[in-house]
Amino acid sequence: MPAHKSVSVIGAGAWGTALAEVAARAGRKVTLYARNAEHATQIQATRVNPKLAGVQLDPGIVVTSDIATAARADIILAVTPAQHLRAAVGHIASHLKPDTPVIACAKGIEHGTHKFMTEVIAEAAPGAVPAILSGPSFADDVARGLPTAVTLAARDEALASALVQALGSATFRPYHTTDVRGVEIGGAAKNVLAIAAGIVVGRNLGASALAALTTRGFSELARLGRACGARAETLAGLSGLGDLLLSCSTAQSRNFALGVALGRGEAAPVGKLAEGAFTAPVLCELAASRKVDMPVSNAVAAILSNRLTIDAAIEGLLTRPFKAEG
Ligand SMILES: NC(=O)C1=CN([C@@H]2O[C@H](COP(=O)(O)OP(=O)(O)OC[C@H]3O[C@@H](n4cnc5c(N)ncnc54)[C@H](OP(=O)(O)O)[C@@H]3O)[C@@H](O)[C@H]2O)C=CC1
Ligand SMILES: O=C(CO)COP(=O)(O)O
Repeated sequence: MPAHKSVSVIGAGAWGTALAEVAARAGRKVTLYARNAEHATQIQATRVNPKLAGVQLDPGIVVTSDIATAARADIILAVTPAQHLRAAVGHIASHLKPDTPVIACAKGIEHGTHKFMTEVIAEAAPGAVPAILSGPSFADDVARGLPTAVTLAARDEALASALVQALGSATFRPYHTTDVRGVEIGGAAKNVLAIAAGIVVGRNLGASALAALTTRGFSELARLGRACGARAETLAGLSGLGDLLLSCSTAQSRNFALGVALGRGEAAPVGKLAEGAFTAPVLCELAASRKVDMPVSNAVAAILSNRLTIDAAIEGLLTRPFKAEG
């Protein structure tokens, strides 16, 4: 396994900036790529990214808008919104060294193609080795050095383990696995379910309803996971159940906050990326194509596309036929 001395982060948003800090803390030489040259110059000079206010960048992190410079790293972290991943990875692909690990840190499924994040990387950068990092971790918590644990998956176990060694530290603990599909399904589905959880809270349906929604949400996440070949222990691990619990429990989650606003009949928060809103329709299409029942996710997709009112969606879920738990 080659030494992983340097890391480049593609996408200078909240999560990309937090992960640049993670890599710097782990002792890597870090480059943070911002596609906008003015933003790159500003962050490089001020050491603060307005997308992650209050966090002072590690002095060793170099911020650039030069893609060829960013590509000269031993590990690439791809940290754009899921629907932008193909363009971002395609942009860097021709500059990469052969077999460079490209770790997807976005949570979602591509519109139109129904492709998962590592599949998008494999197509956009055929010479790279795709991997995925996902789990319960808010950018702000991670950047502040609060303790966090996530899952990092690559098909080759030795590579997954080496990537964990390269990025892990006392406060950021990745666990490795080869169950790539399990990790990417958990991260994508939990955002949709977090919107539903937020709606429950915004509508004042009570703590019991929130626990029921979260549990039944996990049930459908796991059903889809199993249908796509994911392992049960991954679905019940950090990137599945762990992230679902986090995102369904606090308005620190942008997806949950969107749900709360919808539940209260208020406008969606402005300028906050809620991936679940983009993932909902494609998750439901994927589930339908696999004949997997996902009633909560279907309700979220229908509410977001104005096909169903919130009250009608709640009534529809509560009047489904009684059945065995599973
Ligand atoms: N924030 C969090 O706590 C966590 C987020 N994630 C996931 O990480 C992903 C990104 O989220 P987050 O960082 O919060 O989002 P932000 O909205 O904070 O930032 C997204 C960044 O991606 C950049 N970007 C978009 N397209 C491209 C491109 N083609 N090339 C390079 N850069 C691009 C944007 O650049 P520009 O400013 O120029 O538009 C922006 O800086 C999402 O999938 C999210 O679910 C995962 C775990 C935690
Ligand atoms: O993925 C996250 C936490 O694990 C971030 O959640 P939000 O995107 O909902 O803020």
